[in-house]
Amino acid sequence: MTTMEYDVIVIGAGPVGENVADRVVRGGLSAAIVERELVGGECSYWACMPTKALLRSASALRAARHLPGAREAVTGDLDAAAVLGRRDSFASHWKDDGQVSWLESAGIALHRGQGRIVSTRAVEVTDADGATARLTARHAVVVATGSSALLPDIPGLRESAPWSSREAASASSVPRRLAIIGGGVVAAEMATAFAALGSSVTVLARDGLLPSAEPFAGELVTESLREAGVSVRLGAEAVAVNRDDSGAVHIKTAAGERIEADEVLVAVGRTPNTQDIGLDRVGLAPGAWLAVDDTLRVVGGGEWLYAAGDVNRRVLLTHQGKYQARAVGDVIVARAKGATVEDGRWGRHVATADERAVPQVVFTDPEIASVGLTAAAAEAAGLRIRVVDYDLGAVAGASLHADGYRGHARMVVDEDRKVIVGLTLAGPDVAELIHAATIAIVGEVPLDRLWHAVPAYPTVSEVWLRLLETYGR
Ligand SMILES: Cc1cc2nc3c(=O)[nH]c(=O)nc-3n(C[C@H](O)[C@H](O)[C@H](O)COP(=O)(O)OP(=O)(O)OC[C@H]3O[C@@H](n4cnc5c(N)ncnc54)[C@H](O)[C@@H]3O)c2cc1C
Ligand SMILES: NC(=O)c1ccc[n+]([C@@H]2O[C@H](COP(=O)([O-])OP(=O)(O)OC[C@H]3O[C@@H](n4cnc5c(N)ncnc54)[C@H](O)[C@@H]3O)[C@@H](O)[C@H]2O)c1
Repeated sequence: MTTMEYDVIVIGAGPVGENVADRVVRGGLSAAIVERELVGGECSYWACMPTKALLRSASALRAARHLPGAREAVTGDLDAAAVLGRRDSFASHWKDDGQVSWLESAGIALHRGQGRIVSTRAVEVTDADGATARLTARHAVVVATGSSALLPDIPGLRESAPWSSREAASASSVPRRLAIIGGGVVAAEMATAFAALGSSVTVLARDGLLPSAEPFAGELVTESLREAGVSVRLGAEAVAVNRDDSGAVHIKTAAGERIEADEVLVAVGRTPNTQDIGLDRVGLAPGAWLAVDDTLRVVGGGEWLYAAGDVNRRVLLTHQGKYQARAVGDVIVARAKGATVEDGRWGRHVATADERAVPQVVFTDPEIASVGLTAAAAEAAGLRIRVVDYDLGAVAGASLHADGYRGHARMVVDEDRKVIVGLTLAGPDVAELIHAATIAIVGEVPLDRLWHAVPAYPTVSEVWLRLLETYGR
């Protein structure tokens, strides 16, 4: 067995693992990364990038159809084959050569295979041929193994060869009928994408559509999906599934309805990739999410073990995982060099924004862009809040952006501190607007000062002024 020593070993070369390794190398330490599939992880090949590529062309087409002059120039429907082809290139044709070259240029050693912790600061890597290598870390091991789609225990589901988000994101053809179990982000985005690509889509949203967003978000997306011909069944629970000999899938709901489809996508959340990474060797439970302290050290794991990204369950989003990666990479370097650890609130070595300033864009029609707390979450956190609503379509810039612009904005204000703690925008092309709100929340900019941040006329950003005017001065 080969044995090698590095300062830091990272298990998992998704966006988070790559950034941890990059950060420690930039800090002057050596790093090895262990990957069992493709360097780049879920995000690059089966999640963020391919799904957004599936959605983007339909969004551009919708935008053109809402503008007289441009509308007349649209002479055909969405070209599904061209969309799938563009998606393929955004998934790098499921090859990781580009990312491997980047690792080389960044000075990060790559070990391909399944990584397992075998003892304190030691990781064994088993490659596809069964050969093993033993890696030891002088300073730290970082678990960045991500998450996988959760398959609920519905009778017959597993045997029916359901799609997970992976099969949806990498589909090589468009099913005539697609049923979706779940009502979260994946379900909402994939219903939007496949309906536009020509599938007849049914969504079984047991807990409603986008239930953790502001309620108007789910309502607007439901309305528009229905207008696009999608059957959105709120409260419907799948209780049995089977695939018949002809290949058709039959789903029975708790209310006794029967849905027939060609494929069924299951999108009911994620499970951590910790089943087979040797957690039992260091006294932790295999299969569990890895709880971490403020500097992303694994609770109960010894001072050498860290976890970042999806696997610690703080926030299951690429940008937030990469933010954690910067903190964890830097804190490992600081500890290795005996430098000061800045672990106070908003310090360099902690991921404070994970708590209350997480931005997210759901690329549905309309787009849902949010950051911070919803009104319900703020109330549950015990804050004394005021909710300010505004019709986004009434903003001059929005009416100019598209005829019949439909949208909504909600600002949640902490009345004791007079700062914004949450903002949600629903409307076409609102994705690029949300960063202003992230800055206001992270900077804890007082409302009094925000009056001096003047949005340009006539842009959709003028919603900021309208929200302040509605709040009052
Ligand atoms: C359909 C879908 C769409 C999404 N869209 C967005 C989006 O638009 N924006 C956004 O911010 N987030 C999005 N997400 C979430 C995003 O994909 C994840 O938050 C992100 O991929 C997490 O990165 P990670 O590095 O923690 O894990 P992953 O990307 O899952 O990477 C983990 C890596 O570790 C490897 N690995 C696991 N175990 C081992 C082991 N034992 N040994 C060696 N290697 C191992 C895996 O093969 C994988 O390459 C989406 C998720 C899904 C499912
Ligand atoms: N644009 C983006 O940022 C983006 C896009 C896709 C995914 N993601 C991330 O990926 C993660 C996974 O997405 P997801 O949609 O799988 O999870 P999710 O947590 O967003 O939604 C899962 C939904 O399934 C429902 N559910 C749970 N069990 C169920 C069951 N047995 N039957 C029916 N419904 C059930 C839940 O109530 C929930 O609404 C999310 O955390 C999200 O942050 C992000």
